[in-house]
Amino acid sequence: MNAIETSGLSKLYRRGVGLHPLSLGIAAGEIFGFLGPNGAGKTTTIRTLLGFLHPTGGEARIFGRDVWREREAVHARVGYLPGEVHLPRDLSARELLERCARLRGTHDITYGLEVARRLELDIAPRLGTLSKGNRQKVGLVLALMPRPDLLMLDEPTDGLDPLAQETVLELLREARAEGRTVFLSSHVLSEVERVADRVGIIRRGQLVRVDELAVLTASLPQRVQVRFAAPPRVNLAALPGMAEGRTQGLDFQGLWRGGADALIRALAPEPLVSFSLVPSTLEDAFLGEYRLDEDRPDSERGGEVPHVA
Ligand SMILES: Nc1ncnc2c1ncn2[C@@H]1O[C@H](COP(=O)(O)OP(=O)(O)OP(=O)(O)O)[C@@H](O)[C@H]1O
Repeated sequence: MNAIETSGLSKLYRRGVGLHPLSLGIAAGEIFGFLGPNGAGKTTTIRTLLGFLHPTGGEARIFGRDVWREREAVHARVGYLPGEVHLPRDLSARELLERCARLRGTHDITYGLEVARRLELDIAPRLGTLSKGNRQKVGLVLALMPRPDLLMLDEPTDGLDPLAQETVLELLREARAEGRTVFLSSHVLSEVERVADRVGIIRRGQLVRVDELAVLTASLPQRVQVRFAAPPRVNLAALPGMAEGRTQGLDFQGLWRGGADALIRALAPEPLVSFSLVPSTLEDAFLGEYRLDEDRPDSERGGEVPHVA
């Protein structure tokens, strides 16, 4: 059974579409990176998936339970970090952890204390006095403490310093190693790239691409840069597989689709000063989706909604 399964799930706001029909399956034990720019629909998707917003159409199940009709049963298995963390001002983080644990029928806050220590969060001061970054850390501790089967995290590293960001990614990898599932919404490409097994790209409320991270990056061209020692005989721009080739004096750059060996063979007879072939990043994939989008007229934007098993 998938951790998350949606079928035609959609959310229409009075002022427009928040989420186009979404059909998506997320396997238990995977980290799913959910990428999109501001206003793309990430928060709408998460809130609809958790039954905080009533879907306009379709349905969603988390561990087989309907997210709207069986909200309580769903929430018992989910740790949620909202995009904006609101906390009671007069409690300390420790008191809040104790309260949340009691609500779940336990006094055990051991893991919460461990996460707080690793994030270097002081749990003694009143929450009302905390900085934005520290409030975010409290939100993370609350989401992670019960070691839920599913973590739904809306921009989890927002406002954190680089060290704490690194710790969050480590905690997510550990959750996956324990068989737990992570839905990681973000616009920070580099962090998604470092932890996600699969990535979905959302744009204007529509899921435009879903792929394994490795497939996504392997399907992209690699950047080639060559500096020749003397005017070359080979015309790199004319090689099948080369795109956007540009020559300036003895320098060449372009985008290469294909194996490195074919390119190296073509360059073998030439005297070179330097050569580099750089694999594409998720950023390239992401920006590629947007470039594609900008190239098309409005009427053609959108297209099919992929169903992913
Ligand atoms: N309560 C609401 N009523 C009407 N429209 C809304 C509401 N909430 C969000 N929207 C609209 O739905 C679209 C998606 O917004 P959403 O907050 O889900 O995007 P997001 O990807 O989470 O963005 P961000 O990264 O800025 O948080 C936006 O156009 C937004 O203006």
